[in-house]
Amino acid sequence: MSEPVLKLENIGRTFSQGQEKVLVLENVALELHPGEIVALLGPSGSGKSTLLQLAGLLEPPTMGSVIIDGIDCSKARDTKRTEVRRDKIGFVYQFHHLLPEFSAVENVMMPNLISGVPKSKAKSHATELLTRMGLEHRLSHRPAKLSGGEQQRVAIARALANNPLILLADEPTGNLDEQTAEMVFQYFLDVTRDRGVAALVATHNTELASRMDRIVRVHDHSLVVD
Ligand SMILES: Nc1ncnc2c1ncn2[C@@H]1O[C@H](COP(=O)(O)OP(=O)(O)OP(=O)(O)O)[C@@H](O)[C@H]1O
Repeated sequence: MSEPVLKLENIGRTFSQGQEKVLVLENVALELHPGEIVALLGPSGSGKSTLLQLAGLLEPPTMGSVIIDGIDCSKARDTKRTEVRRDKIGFVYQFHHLLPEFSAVENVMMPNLISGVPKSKAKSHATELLTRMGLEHRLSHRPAKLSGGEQQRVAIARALANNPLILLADEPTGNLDEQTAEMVFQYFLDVTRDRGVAALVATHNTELASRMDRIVRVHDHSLVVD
């Protein structure tokens, strides 16, 4: 079997609340292989978002190791963690977080421009991604002129701009009505499968979860496999 693109080795996270320590995650182990799409389920407050933040190197675990594409990021310097995050990980959230003063294509170009890709190349790449998301007629629209489903599809295209190995998605369709959520989720599945990107998707929607390759659940601070 291929090497995992993401490996969580017994990671845990506690938060300090005044004098108290609040345990959220403990001994979480997970391997995500190239192209694998995994649903992350668990009740509200169980730690799904916290787990995605640890996996995405947005905060360090209080124990254990996060290994991305063979690199042990727990022991890496901040600059290395930032580089791994930029080059290997894409994020999609429940709310799109697009930059309001920029058009759809400019939003999707942004990660490439920050990485030093020439403007013309970034533009053609962003156009290709938005076209793949069914948005070729919305390239120059600003976020406020797009529907909720279109905004989320732009956010997915932006998350793919740097050709990540891993997509981390936190309730990517949680803010959409059922029909729009279905359409956006199908785009999400198709584009991640096309590109062989591995994805870990936190969701409360068991129907969407059942269409992913497998399901893991946060239970009692740890992960159980369905
Ligand atoms: N920075 C923080 N400081 C203190 N506690 C925190 C912090 N971040 C998260 N928590 C706590 O960690 C627990 C897990 O939160 P998290 O947002 O990861 O849950 P979740 O499963 O994503 O919930 P939901 O499905 O409602 O989004 C919660 O009890 C939350 O209050």
